[in-house]
Amino acid sequence: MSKHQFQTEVTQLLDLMIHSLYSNKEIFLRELVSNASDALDKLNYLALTDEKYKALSYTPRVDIAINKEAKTLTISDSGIGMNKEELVENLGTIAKSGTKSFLANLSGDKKKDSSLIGQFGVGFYSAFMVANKIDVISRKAGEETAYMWSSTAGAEYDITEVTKESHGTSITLYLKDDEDEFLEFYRIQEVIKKYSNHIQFPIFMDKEVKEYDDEGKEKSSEIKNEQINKASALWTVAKSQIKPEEYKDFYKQISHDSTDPLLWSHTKAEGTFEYTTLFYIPSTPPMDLFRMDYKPGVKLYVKRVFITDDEKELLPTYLRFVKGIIDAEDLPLNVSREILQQNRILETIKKASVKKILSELKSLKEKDAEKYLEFYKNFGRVIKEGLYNDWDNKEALLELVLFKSSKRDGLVSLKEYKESMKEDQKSIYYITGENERILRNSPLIEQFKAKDIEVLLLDEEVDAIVFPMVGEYDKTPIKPVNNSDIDEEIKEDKEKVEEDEKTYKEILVKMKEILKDDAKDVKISSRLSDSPSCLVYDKNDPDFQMQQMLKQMGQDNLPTVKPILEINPEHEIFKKLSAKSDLLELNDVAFLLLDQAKLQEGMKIEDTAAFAKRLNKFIAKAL
Ligand SMILES: Nc1ncnc2c1ncn2[C@@H]1O[C@H](COP(=O)(O)OP(=O)(O)OP(=O)(O)O)[C@@H](O)[C@H]1O
Repeated sequence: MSKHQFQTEVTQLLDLMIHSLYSNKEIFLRELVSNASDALDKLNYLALTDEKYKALSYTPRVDIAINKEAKTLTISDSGIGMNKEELVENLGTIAKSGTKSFLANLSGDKKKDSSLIGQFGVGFYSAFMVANKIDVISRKAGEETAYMWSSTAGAEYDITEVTKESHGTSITLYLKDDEDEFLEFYRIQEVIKKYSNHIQFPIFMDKEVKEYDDEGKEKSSEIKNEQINKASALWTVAKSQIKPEEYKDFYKQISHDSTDPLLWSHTKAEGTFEYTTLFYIPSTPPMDLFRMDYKPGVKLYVKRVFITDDEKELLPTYLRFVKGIIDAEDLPLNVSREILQQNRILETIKKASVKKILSELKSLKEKDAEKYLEFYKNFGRVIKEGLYNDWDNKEALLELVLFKSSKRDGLVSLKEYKESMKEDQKSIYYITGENERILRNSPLIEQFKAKDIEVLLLDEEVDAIVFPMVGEYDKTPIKPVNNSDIDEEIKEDKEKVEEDEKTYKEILVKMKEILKDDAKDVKISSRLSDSPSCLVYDKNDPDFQMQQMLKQMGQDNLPTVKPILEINPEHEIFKKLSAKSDLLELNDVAFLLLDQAKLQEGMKIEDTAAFAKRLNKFIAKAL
């Protein structure tokens, strides 16, 4: 026997499990059966594709046994099994991404923490909610030695060499005193039917069948080994035959999420290629949604044989929250990873799947705005990533994005925006920035507000990088308000601007010279009403937000892009400046106007000491 230490995260999890107050403890059975089913899937695949395993003769099945005297429940499978190293690796450590953040979220309040279990899905370890000791006896297919892993959920576990007749895994739970319900055939059958009815493999269990005479006296009693699940892959069943509850339970089985999915879409395609897809949109975001090492949610099957659940290319990255299965009829069973990634059939399935998922989301948006908002709150940011890298589906994705608006509360879609555009409005306008408050008060949208033109407020990081690339929606250009062109679009009185340019020519030329190192140009603005100045960008230049994002993405050697300073000719400062006979203070005024415009955009000013000095000079003068 050898003793091993659990990884710290496992000890923390086990402690949580053993003291759990989670009300839905029955899910432990779903987790163990799902692991058994995965183990059978893996062996089935190897038996079909790998010479080493082709000679194995075995019946894929799961067996559940109850021992009322010993108070144990045993779940066995004839799957791939684990050797000693794998027992240590799989049941002594956690590789799952998001575990650290899950554990960091624990509050110490048992009740609250227990309810997090359902969201996180802790797999095998959930069995410690009902058992205070677990023995796992496993023999890896193709190997001779079997091992027993045994733990009472302390800091250590034991591994002992044992004998086991055939390959597979057998997990025995020593149930806690108050968990007797899991010693009842009908209770186990109920849980299995609920969560595991449609795993592909049969689950068997002994049932005591009694016969009674006419007077109700027990005549005979016999133990029958019965199959207690349907063992038909749910996606192969006709849609009309599947109840909503069955769809939901299947989702829970494959996703380890205990909340119901938001929606699902089940499709059988029979064109050039034959395949079935069953996709789910979760109602809560997975913990690893924003991690590079997220676990893909879609499993690939070929003619009902499981191939992989670790292929990120099955759907585009921005649909990484989608769970489900793809079952293809026309792929060879021994597809390698490289083949998978360039396979024409899979590419066709992927394309059609993306279209299907996006159209399901669009119809949810049209039919049930409230539910869609729930979806958007969780996954909107990820959907926006699609606009950056899925050019083919740009139109469909633009139907899904929602925005804050300068004119209304809540979120607005581009369709709604367009419907309420002013008659002579040429473009859809947006502003990007760090937060909603800065955007709502930005000088850049003053004239838009005055003219009652709606501006979309984009305050998420991805916006700055995504929206400049979008270009147009339904033939209407989409433009940032800090684009130097916009002035042309919203100014009403061209003559007035020309006049102002003449009036302020001297000031403009001088300011341009003063600010030559910091601003590309100094111009008269039509977009300001209250503020004296603002910053805009040439239409081909990246704006400040975009520059920030590019830097964050590792592009350090970007050339410095200078903004254009626009000034408000109606502002008192310019009226007073132009009335002056000398322009001695213009140097300070120019820098103050540039610096305050920077601050209002959420930018930093480089020389804060000079800024303060100038400001104080003017304050002292004004007092
Ligand atoms: N019955 C089994 N047969 C073979 N391997 C198993 C079995 N049960 C568990 N394992 C191995 O132990 C690993 C850990 O199982 P666990 O249930 O904790 O997580 P998981 O199944 O990988 O993740 P999740 O449950 O979140 O999908 C599995 O990935 C698998 O490799």
